[in-house]
Amino acid sequence: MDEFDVVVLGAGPTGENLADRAHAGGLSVAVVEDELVGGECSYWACMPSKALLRPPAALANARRLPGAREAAGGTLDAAAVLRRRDEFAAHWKDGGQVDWLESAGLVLVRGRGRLDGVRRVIVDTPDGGRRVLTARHAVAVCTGTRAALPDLPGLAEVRPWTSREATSSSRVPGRLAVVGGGVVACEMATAWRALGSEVVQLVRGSRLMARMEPFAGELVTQGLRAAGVDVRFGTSVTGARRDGQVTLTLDGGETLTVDEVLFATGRKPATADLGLETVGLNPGRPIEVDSTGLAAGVPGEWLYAAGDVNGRALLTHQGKYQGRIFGAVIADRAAGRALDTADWGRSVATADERAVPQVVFTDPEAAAVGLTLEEAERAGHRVRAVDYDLGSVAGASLHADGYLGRARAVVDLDREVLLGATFVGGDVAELLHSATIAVTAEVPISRLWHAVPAYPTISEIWLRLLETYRG
Ligand SMILES: Cc1cc2nc3c(=O)[nH]c(=O)nc-3n(C[C@H](O)[C@H](O)[C@H](O)COP(=O)(O)OP(=O)(O)OC[C@H]3O[C@@H](n4cnc5c(N)ncnc54)[C@H](O)[C@@H]3O)c2cc1C
Ligand SMILES: NC(=O)c1ccc[n+]([C@@H]2O[C@H](COP(=O)([O-])OP(=O)(O)OC[C@H]3O[C@@H](n4cnc5c(N)ncnc54)[C@H](O)[C@@H]3O)[C@@H](O)[C@H]2O)c1
Repeated sequence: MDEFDVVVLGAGPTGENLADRAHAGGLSVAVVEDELVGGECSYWACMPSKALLRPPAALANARRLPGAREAAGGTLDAAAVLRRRDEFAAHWKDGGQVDWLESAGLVLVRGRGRLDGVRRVIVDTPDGGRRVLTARHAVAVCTGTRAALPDLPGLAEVRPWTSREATSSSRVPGRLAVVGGGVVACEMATAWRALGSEVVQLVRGSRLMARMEPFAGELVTQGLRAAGVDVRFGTSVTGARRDGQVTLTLDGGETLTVDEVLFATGRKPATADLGLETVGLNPGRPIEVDSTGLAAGVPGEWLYAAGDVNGRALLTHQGKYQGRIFGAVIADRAAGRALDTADWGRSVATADERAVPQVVFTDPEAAAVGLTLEEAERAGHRVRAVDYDLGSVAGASLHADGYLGRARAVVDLDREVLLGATFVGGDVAELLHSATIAVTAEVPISRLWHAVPAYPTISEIWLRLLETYRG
């Protein structure tokens, strides 16, 4: 039997960070990984998807500038884009990350882990063997999510693309149907259209990216349509079959024939076969945690869950943030050190509730942090939304002819601080962290007034929003 202070299940970005912080706090840590060290993000999500999206974005930007446009008249070299993507996915080999993990003093245990009662983990190893690990202090579940597919007749036989195939395919399908209106669907419709596929996006609801401000989905719809994506709202798939090509049946009764279909219909937590029942939790459900990462309903302060698997915010940077905080909490509890659980304290992941940033790498990009107007009102805040046309800011109009964009700040009228901000437009991604700092630090509007944006940058949107607010 192997004994460690901490056993971490899953070596995605969350598990890596949590393990590192717990080890830095003086604990011995084993990390159990079933596939590749680095997780979904490194090989089938953030990195390869952004590598697919970046060259089309650079080309589209050049084409918006007379002078540059003439030099950027050719078509995208899809093969070169895919080769660069392969580099960013490290050719689906995890040697680099294994080296980091071991150099950080962590012990990698290859295999599929599952809980077996209190502080006990069973690992089915790749050679068909079995290892039993016990944890002196904590087990942290960081197993992430998997693509969720609807229960449709014929779907299994069709072998649809999920986010994995959409980020790793080395073939550009002639015709691609994308089912879903969320982030994966919008980004992958953008990427594969730019790589040369004819893309139809089938959206069950009436808008894209429904968790963001409504104008984000509207502008992204405009962008997708301008790029040639056939975006169809109010359309559900009712059946599918493959005979070489894929034929989808739609709820209106018509059919659609394509070469591949991507189902980007959300995620499910990777908890179905994790032995959760042995510790009194429900398999297949997200593991709910308190703000120090402890699993709700499990006595003894030993079971933690971090990252996608706890459902708090399905984003790499939030998983890493939780990993850093919960890893330190585990070390503090083990050493008997007091925790700091006040809002924004060292031991709690307060940003998960107040200031989650996200960038959607579509064209235009959509970047948001904190609460939307609707969320702020629903939470009972007295708020005002301040809107501004981003294209009319000098820096934006210089950035690209016909710059399409919009920004919104959600101001808490009682405290005169920002609760949220959204920017939609070309290259707004790098603008977001200024808003994240303003929301996190609760910088008063009166002080933001003194934060002078350099002229002529897109950041001047800050001044325009503040002027609009002050009238
Ligand atoms: C297409 C796509 C694009 C995305 N783009 C972005 C982006 O641009 N920015 C962003 O912030 N987020 C993005 N995300 C979300 C991001 O990928 C996740 O939030 C992130 O990967 C979560 O990290 P994690 O460590 O919690 O889980 P994961 O990355 O899923 O890692 C979990 C690890 O646990 C392992 N594991 C699971 N079960 C077991 C077990 N029983 N035993 C041993 N090991 C196990 C898995 O093999 C995996 O390595 C994207 C997601 C998708 C699908
Ligand atoms: N750039 C980024 O930050 C980035 C990129 C990709 C993914 N992510 C993260 O990954 C997570 C997963 O993204 P996602 O797009 O898979 O999920 P999502 O929950 O954002 O979107 C799922 C979409 O599928 C639709 N849907 C669900 N079931 C359906 C069905 N049966 N038929 C038709 N449509 C259906 C939903 O209405 C929604 O439009 C997100 O929460 C996001 O945070 C982030």
